[in-house]
Amino acid sequence: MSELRTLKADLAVIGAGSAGLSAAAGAAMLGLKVVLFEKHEMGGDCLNFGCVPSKALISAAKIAHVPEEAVRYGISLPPAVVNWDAVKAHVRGAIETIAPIDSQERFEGLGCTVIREAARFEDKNTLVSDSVRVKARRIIISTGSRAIIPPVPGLEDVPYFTNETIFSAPDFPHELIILGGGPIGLELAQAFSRLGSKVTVVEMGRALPRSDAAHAKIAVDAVRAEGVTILEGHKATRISGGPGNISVKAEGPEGDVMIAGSHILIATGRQAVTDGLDLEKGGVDFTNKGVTVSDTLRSKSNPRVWALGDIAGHGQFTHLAGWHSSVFVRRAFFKQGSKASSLPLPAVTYTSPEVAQVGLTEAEAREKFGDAVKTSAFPFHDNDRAIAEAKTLGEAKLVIHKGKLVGASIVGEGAGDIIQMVGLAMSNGLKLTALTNFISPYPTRTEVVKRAASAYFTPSVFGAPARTLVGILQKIP
Ligand SMILES: Cc1cc2nc3c(=O)[nH]c(=O)nc-3n(C[C@H](O)[C@H](O)[C@H](O)COP(=O)(O)OP(=O)(O)OC[C@H]3O[C@@H](n4cnc5c(N)ncnc54)[C@H](O)[C@@H]3O)c2cc1C
Ligand SMILES: NC(=O)c1ccc[n+]([C@@H]2O[C@H](COP(=O)([O-])OP(=O)(O)OC[C@H]3O[C@@H](n4cnc5c(N)ncnc54)[C@H](O)[C@@H]3O)[C@@H](O)[C@H]2O)c1
Repeated sequence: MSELRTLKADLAVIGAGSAGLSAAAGAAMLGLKVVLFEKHEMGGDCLNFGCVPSKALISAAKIAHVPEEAVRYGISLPPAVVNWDAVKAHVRGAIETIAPIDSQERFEGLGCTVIREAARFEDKNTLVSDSVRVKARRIIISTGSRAIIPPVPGLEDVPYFTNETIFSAPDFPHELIILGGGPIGLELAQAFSRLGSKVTVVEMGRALPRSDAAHAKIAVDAVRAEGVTILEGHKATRISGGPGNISVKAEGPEGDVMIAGSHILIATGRQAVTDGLDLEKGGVDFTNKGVTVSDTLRSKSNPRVWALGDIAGHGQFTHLAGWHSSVFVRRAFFKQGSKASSLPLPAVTYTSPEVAQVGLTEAEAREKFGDAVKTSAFPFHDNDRAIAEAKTLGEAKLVIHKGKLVGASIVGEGAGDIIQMVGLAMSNGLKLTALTNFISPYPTRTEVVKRAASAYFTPSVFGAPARTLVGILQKIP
């Protein structure tokens, strides 16, 4: 160990994914000395094996689906011919276009020392890797998460994909079984189906379990209508077969079913990456959900240490990792009091239709506030733009407690974009009336938010007291 190069740093960051990179960039731009460790790819999961390749694949799949949609508009197109190698090249192209922003060169240019090795704790304020020892005033753990491989008998003996391998699959998976019906499972089920795969999803509970139940059902039924088999309430009990020939036995409400496919993708959730970090030596408490932190994202057992992104155990989203980095920079360097939970969290599943959420779902709000919760919804089938585009599936639903917005769920085309205005209103403490008190351009899909908010006030604006008042006011010349 004595031959290790020793560095001193204001901040040492373990993991150059969405969380670690944003925090490192913020600290370096403030003139602080930053050492950044990354043992695999710069950019982490989001860039290499997550958001970017999945959204690139979804975009290719949307194009492949155009001939089927075109019929509705009186246009007939020949069926799409999918070239898997070319689709993969498109996915790689998206990654390569974004990669320079996350690159070692860019971060060295910002003044960071980038060490492409695995880091581990030596003591409470020291990290070591193969070539360096870093004594740091503050340490960020941003090591992310990886796919959980469930203990289904036989799984270890068959070849399977995870998010790390599916986007570069050598052969197109013609019959794809997907274990898990969360966002990863559903997004990729629809994408591979549209590209020509026969897809079966095996989900032990309900698909999209964290989304508003009614909205999840709308999206799940839409994916089913495109030909994907989605078996909810089915638990895989045995997996067998070999390359190109996989069988899954699943226990469902009506007994066992057998599913056959050429390939299988595991999308049964994520586990925090804490292994190899020697967290005990750093005095950092953790569980299988990640590092044990308070709402300030500081380790409860070692206040020098912060945990940001997936490893903080508060959710797994790139925008959450970005927010965590912002909380860190504000608290650590500007002594401001932001907390991880200071702002409502949005979440979007990029199926067609998209399923979007910000703040509490109706069910979560009812659990928290009881029957005082009210909802106000507006369907896309009454939205003129949706009608003109023949894409009327879905609705916007506002969740309201004592006249205050506590959440919103939207399912439909463009839901992820539309929900942002509700997030803006909630994050800035705007009143519900703010969502009615602006001119919304016609015809836009986002009008559904204004209409849902207006619907909440309709009884008071057009009710009997208002009519009486207007009657009186009419007498004034
Ligand atoms: C298929 C898929 C699709 C997704 N789609 C979306 C989406 O559309 N929108 C969204 O918001 N989120 C999405 N996510 C989630 C998003 O990718 C993660 O929330 C995000 O990447 C978390 O960032 P992070 O920095 O916490 O971790 P990561 O991005 O996982 O980065 C952690 C980094 O730490 C490194 N590391 C680990 N241990 C060490 C060590 N000891 N030393 C050095 N380096 C180490 C790893 O190699 C990795 O590069 C998706 C995820 C998947 C899997
Ligand atoms: N659009 C997005 O923002 C996006 C997209 C993909 C992933 N992500 C993030 O990544 C996280 C992980 O996604 P995910 O879909 O892997 O996990 P998830 O935890 O959201 O869903 C996993 C699903 O697998 C099911 N499951 C678990 N074990 C099973 C078994 N043995 N047999 C059958 N079903 C089983 C669970 O019931 C659950 O519904 C998400 O929660 C999200 O935070 C975000």
